[in-house]
Amino acid sequence: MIRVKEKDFPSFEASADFLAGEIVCFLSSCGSRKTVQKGRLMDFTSTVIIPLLFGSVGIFALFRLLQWMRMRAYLQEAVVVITGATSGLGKECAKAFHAAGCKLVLCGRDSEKLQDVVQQLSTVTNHRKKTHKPHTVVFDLSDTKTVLNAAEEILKYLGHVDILINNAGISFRGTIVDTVLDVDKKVMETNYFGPIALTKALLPSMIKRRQGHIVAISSVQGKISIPFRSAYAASKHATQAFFDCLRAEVEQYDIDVTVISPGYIQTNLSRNAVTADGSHYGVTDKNTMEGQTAAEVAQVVLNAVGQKKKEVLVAGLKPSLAVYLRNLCPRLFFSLMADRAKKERKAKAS
Ligand SMILES: NC(=O)C1=CN([C@@H]2O[C@H](COP(=O)(O)OP(=O)(O)OC[C@H]3O[C@@H](n4cnc5c(N)ncnc54)[C@H](OP(=O)(O)O)[C@@H]3O)[C@@H](O)[C@H]2O)C=CC1
Ligand SMILES: CCCCCCCCCCCCCCCC(=O)OCC(=O)COP(=O)(O)O
Repeated sequence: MIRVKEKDFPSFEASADFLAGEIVCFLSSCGSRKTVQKGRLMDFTSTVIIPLLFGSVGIFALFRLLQWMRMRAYLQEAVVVITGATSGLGKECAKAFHAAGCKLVLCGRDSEKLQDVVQQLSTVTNHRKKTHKPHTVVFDLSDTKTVLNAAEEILKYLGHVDILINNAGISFRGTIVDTVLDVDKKVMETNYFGPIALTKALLPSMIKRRQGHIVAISSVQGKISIPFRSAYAASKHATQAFFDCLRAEVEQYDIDVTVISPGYIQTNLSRNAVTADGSHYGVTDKNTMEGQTAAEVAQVVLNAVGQKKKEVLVAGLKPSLAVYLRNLCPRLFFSLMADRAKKERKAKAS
């Protein structure tokens, strides 16, 4: 029989003391390990992370500065043709590119309105930049012959074009069933055939110089189609397609192509829109009034050109989401557009 003596077992107090000692020992070793780790982390932060962070910010700032300087150099003295320069986005582009030191050729249908813009630009003084008095060329984009003559005139007087901004355009309001074909043609002539005729007329000289930049002011409606805008949306989809093809074809000649797709802008576009029978709509829509300012969008155009961007969508959340929805979930998009058509019809009827 094995006899267990009482002293073989430590007393409760002794065990507790021992345990407490072990815990203190463990905690203090943990504490000192933590202190060491903390020290190492601080060393790592001060010797690696902070210099890396400052270095990256510095490199980024330098990169942006170089980009900005390159953009300024690119725009200074550049010959820039802007169509639709009498109003809205075109007029604001004229102000932005004039301030950047470009030699402008302002185009429009109305000579007096063009002279007004020239007059307004002449009152802008920029002490840090040499600015130039713009030239003006009067022609109607829906008349191909006048477009070709205008291109000839521009090349004759200025020798070459560095940047062509195809901005002019008209919009449309109406149901497809009621719209006479001449109205569809008028919108296509102004928004599509006119700009591509001008582009084609100036392109050979750009190819010869292996230098040039062509900008198309399209629209969100070049990517999505909304009810009662058939002719307009079709003309902008055609614009998007044409200039995407052009971009691919002229890259080998170092010619850049930028497509800008704005959402609503506070301009006269809605007021000047044509309707199903060809008459003027004459109303500034709520969406237009609540849009971006033309000056804001003109700055986006200037930066996009300066940075030689290939395309820019400049729109609010809803139109931007609508573009993604159209591509990712077309059935839902189509059903939303059908609802929109019903609602608009109802609102018009009441
Ligand atoms: N406003 C908006 O919500 C949006 C506009 N856009 C696009 O922006 C561009 C500029 O339009 P915006 O400034 O808004 O509208 P505006 O109506 O204010 O300006 C249109 C310009 O186009 C010119 N134009 C119209 N028809 C012709 C023609 N047949 N030949 C020559 N020039 C012509 C007008 O000149 P004239 O003085 O002779 O009439 C005017 O200078 C358009 O391409 C438009 O589709 C894109 C998205 C949204
Ligand atoms: C998951 C949530 C998705 C939410 C998507 C909602 C879709 C709502 C539809 C929005 C339609 C936006 C249309 C924008 C049109 C536009 O910006 O056009 C610009 C123009 O060219 C204006 O010309 P207009 O003559 O039409 O004034």
